[in-house]
Amino acid sequence: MIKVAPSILSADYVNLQKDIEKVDKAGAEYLHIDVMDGTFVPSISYGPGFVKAIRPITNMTLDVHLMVESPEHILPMFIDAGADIIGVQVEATQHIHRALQIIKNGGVKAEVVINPGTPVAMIEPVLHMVDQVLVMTVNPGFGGQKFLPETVEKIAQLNEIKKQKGYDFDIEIDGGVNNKTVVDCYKAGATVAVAGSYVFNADDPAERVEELRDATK
Ligand SMILES: O=C(CO)[C@@H](O)[C@H](O)COP(=O)(O)O
Ligand SMILES: [Co+2]
Repeated sequence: MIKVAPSILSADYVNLQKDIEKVDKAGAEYLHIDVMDGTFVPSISYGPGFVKAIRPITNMTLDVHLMVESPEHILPMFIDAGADIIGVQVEATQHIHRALQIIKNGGVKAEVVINPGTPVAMIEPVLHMVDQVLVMTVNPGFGGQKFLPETVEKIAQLNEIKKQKGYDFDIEIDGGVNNKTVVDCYKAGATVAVAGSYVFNADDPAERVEELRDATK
């Protein structure tokens, strides 16, 4: 069964605490927080103060996805804010190894993220040091986009490397995930599913968390 990471990008910001409680009660393992800088991606979302405000209201794993140019400069702020996992996009830094080192040295789980147009080979040199790999299944920047099926092959490639080398990182998917698209990803080796609009644009977010689980039983 896949772990579920509701993305609060699609939550109701005016009633954010209530939305977080709904997915927390439904047993979602992670809470996915999308940080966007208006440069690496066109949108701007939230910063470390937002993560800090959420930290005391839930025990869910705070899974922070940085869509930020040169993230190494701001990593300490997110570590201090109480993130449990911090993901950096390999395309956003000339120093992916250093960025992952900073995260790990801060006592936080380190994640490397790849865009749909980025091959797995780009991240092979750092796979030994990560706790999680995020395979973007849409181009980053917005919620509610359509899942790109060509990304499933990369999940399978990563799973193969994981088995061959004896690594134990999680493989997370993000973008256009619903109870249909999650199935092939799970079969290819995905262990964590981020879902924003599918969970929060529904009358009952808790039911949607359950549906993602049921689809991968
Ligand atoms: O990182 C991103 C978007 O860049 C995501 O985490 C979105 O929040 C996913 O939204 P849905 O595609 O599930 O609606
Ligand atoms: Co994300």
